[in-house]
Amino acid sequence: MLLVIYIVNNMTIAAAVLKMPHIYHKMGQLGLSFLRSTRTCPLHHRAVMCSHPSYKGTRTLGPSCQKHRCVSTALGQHTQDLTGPEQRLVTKLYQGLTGGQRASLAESITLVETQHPRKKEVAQVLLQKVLAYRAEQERQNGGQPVAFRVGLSGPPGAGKSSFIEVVGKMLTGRGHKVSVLAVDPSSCTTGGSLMGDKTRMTELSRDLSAFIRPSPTSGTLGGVTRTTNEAIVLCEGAGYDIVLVETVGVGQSEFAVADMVDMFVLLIPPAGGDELQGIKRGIIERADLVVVTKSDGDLVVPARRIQAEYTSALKLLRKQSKSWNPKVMRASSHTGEGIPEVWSKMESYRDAMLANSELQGRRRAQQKVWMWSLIQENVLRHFQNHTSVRDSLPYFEEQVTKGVISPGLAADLLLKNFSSSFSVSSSS
Ligand SMILES: Nc1nc2c(ncn2[C@@H]2O[C@H](COP(=O)(O)OP(=O)(O)OP(=O)(O)O)[C@@H](O)[C@H]2O)c(=O)[nH]1
Repeated sequence: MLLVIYIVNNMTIAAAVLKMPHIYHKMGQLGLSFLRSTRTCPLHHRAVMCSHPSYKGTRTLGPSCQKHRCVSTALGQHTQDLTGPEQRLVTKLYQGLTGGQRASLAESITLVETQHPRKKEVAQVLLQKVLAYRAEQERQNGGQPVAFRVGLSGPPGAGKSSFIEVVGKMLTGRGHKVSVLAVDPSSCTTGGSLMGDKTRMTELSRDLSAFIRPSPTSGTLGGVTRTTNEAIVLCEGAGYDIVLVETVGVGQSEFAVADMVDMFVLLIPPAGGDELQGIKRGIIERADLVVVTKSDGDLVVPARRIQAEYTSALKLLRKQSKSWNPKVMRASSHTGEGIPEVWSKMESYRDAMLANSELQGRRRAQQKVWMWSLIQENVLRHFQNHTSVRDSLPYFEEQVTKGVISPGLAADLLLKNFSSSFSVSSSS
């Protein structure tokens, strides 16, 4: 259902694309199968129904809205496209997942992580069903989200896993179901792990009310964030009311995580100078809460100092929300001191953001970011693999590194080759 909304909300783009049959055809090849399946809309017998003049600018969904019907029809067709065994797999996973079975949740996440084009389509059908199920739950919940998504980031060794373990145990003890998803940027490039190959959160991983999923060990950051977004939906469908998304403060993964959660928490160790140099100013701006970790024993004094420094620094930053001023707190996962207070601050944040619908607004904006990251990932992959580009890429890269041609000119030429291949195929 939500995907329907993303697509319909971005009808200007969809319409622009669908108006051009050759681009549309290429997008079908890109694996954007939800677009491909709109081609046989029984109402209009073609994909361009979204550009119908009477629907221009229409944003409301309902039985009289043709765009809605067409997209729904497309999704229905998508389901019908599955073979018998594929449909049985989707049904089995959906029933197991919504019944709260961890094995079904794990298998469903594996399915959305797949690189296999056909399995990807099967995964999208499952995801649609889970989205519809979750939308119904939200409707029954008075239109409010059924789960709270929290992103946690911090430099390596900041104490993230110890913190999540203690907070997670406290929450399951209070009757919550907690899932922990990881986005590890190093897994994308090296297949290794910045978050440590050691077994993390040993106690929480034995807790039947918790579900821990490490980062996929391959793929691009874009791919990993897409599957994490989808894994969040699956976890929520499986009844996990608290979803923690952990990442390490390296590269762009923190920003990606900040774009997929309701609240973004930065964990900072009580270290000074160089150790804190790696923390990007940009990410501090995104933090709704900063927690100074390891505030125990000899580390209490430096932890207090860091708390004071960050409190002053945050005052200088641009305000992100009308209803919330970011806070800086101290906690120790070893002694447990400050942990309940940190959680209660997180709850205050959620309540404040829900009260004036800011949280729902943030989620809506994130859907658009998610859609665009999907488009970027697919289009870039298609560009790189296209025959008109693939063969000449090494040559252009070499010329650019040698300084023979400028990066701008190389990009222009490659893009020109790429787009001229569309005109050739459309005119033929
Ligand atoms: N004194 C003290 N040490 C802590 C605390 N929390 C974590 N540590 C220690 O800090 C080190 C790193 O903790 P982790 O929880 O593994 O940190 P992390 O950020 O998950 O680290 P990576 O997995 O490498 O990203 C370990 O040696 C912990 O024992 C705490 O509250 N107090």
